[in-house]
Amino acid sequence: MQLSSHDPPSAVRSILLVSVLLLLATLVKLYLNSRRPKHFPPGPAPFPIIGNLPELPPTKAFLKFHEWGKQYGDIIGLKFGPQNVVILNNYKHIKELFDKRGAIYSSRPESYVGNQLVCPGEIHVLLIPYSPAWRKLRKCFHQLMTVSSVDALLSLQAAEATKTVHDIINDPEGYYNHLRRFASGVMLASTYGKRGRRFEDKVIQDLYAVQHDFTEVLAPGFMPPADEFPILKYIPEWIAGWKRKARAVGRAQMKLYRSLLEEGQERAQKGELKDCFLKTLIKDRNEGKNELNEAQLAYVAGIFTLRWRPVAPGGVPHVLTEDNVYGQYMIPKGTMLLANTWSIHQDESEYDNPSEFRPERFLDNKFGSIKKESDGENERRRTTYAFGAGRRVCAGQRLAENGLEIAAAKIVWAFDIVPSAPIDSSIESAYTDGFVVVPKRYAAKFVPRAKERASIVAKEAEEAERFLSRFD
Ligand code: HEM
Repeated sequence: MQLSSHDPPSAVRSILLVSVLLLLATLVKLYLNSRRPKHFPPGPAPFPIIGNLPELPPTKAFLKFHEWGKQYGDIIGLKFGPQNVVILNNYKHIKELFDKRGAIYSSRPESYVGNQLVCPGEIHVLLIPYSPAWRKLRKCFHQLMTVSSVDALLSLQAAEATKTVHDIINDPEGYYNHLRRFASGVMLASTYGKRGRRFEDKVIQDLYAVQHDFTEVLAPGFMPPADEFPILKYIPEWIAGWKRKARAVGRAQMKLYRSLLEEGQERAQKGELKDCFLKTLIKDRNEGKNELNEAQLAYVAGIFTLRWRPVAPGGVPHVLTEDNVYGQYMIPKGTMLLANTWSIHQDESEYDNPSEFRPERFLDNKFGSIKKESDGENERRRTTYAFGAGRRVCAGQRLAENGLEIAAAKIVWAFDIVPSAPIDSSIESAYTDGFVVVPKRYAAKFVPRAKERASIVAKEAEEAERFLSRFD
């Protein structure tokens, strides 16, 4: 056959043909990978290639998982593109999988955004897969946060809580920021031996800014799905603004933690650093007890502040490292599992009227559940799943619980908290979006319960100030 002058030369035709075949092969592979595996837990039918991704809301996906739970049961199988995902909406599954089979249910997703762009170099204990690097970081947390070293912070937490109550008495309108300062104040003093006196202080503002950006870029759906569709990783950075944003967030965070670390190191050299986690970290490193590099050291110290936040209702993903049979289901290696704390804590078969705020339910039953505390099924049950479970369970749980208890006790003792307008308490509208969900400012008045209580607080605040001045 004669080639016309318009026909492309054969080399070009071959390249075109190969490209078309490659594209087809990729599409077929993506299509096959987006199908549900055999014996996978029940769930909505996935779309070809993209799976269930289009059905996910841009924020608060845990609410959608809760809704699906009513339709499909308390273990749901989903497809995020080629990624297998299992949602656990009942504590029994968490107990069986995360707690009892922790050796294989404790990894994390590879997370291109988290582990390559924001925190490269295996520095973030929360994000990195189950590995020797994770073990090293986790061991360091355990060495630092023994029961006795955490409980030694009770007086600091009490002093900061008293200061917070006193600040609210003097400036009731500013209650929201006084409460937010409390957490940062405790963490700055206990970690860096440094004072965080006012919410407006630069260091507290910087901490809130980096935490906000960090949780934003890690919230599911905020960034393009580069783990599910790796081709996105190859888009050059000058075109992909999302990559530049993620790197900038990581740089800002590291800059802040490094500056706090360097400032602490300087004070340590001059012998002026008060007892704090950083002092222990530096001492342990000098004595060869921890092998963290400088970046890891800055980050470990930083995490003490980073994680001081209310509940992550959607959970933090765990990844399964080998195929596993669970009851009638087969969960393939590489599956990402989410302990959906929201559903676990809203389970009507476990709690009487779960949506009601009724602390009394915990008075004679530490689980607050309908079942008796001594019920055989409660064995190895956790009192809360807000801190996750298994080998990746929150390393700061005791510290966080101590602080919450002290602050709540002092606030409830000092104030009647009364609505100044109807209070919206709906999870959809009254709480922030993102991977960490906190209440927005609400219409409440903090009214001192009695004059005498206000004067007791004023007196205690003087003592608290004397105690806290060591961190000035
Ligand atoms: C109310 C406050 C807090 C809540 C609700 C919370 C919640 C969580 C959750 C849900 C996880 C993931 C658990 C899992 O994967 O199963 C986690 C991990 C972690 N938390 Fe917290 N946390 C809080 C405070 C803290 C504090 C104060 C610290 C440090 C002082 C801390 C340090 C960590 C660390 C290091 C991890 C990573 C564990 C790992 O992946 O090995 N957290 N936290």
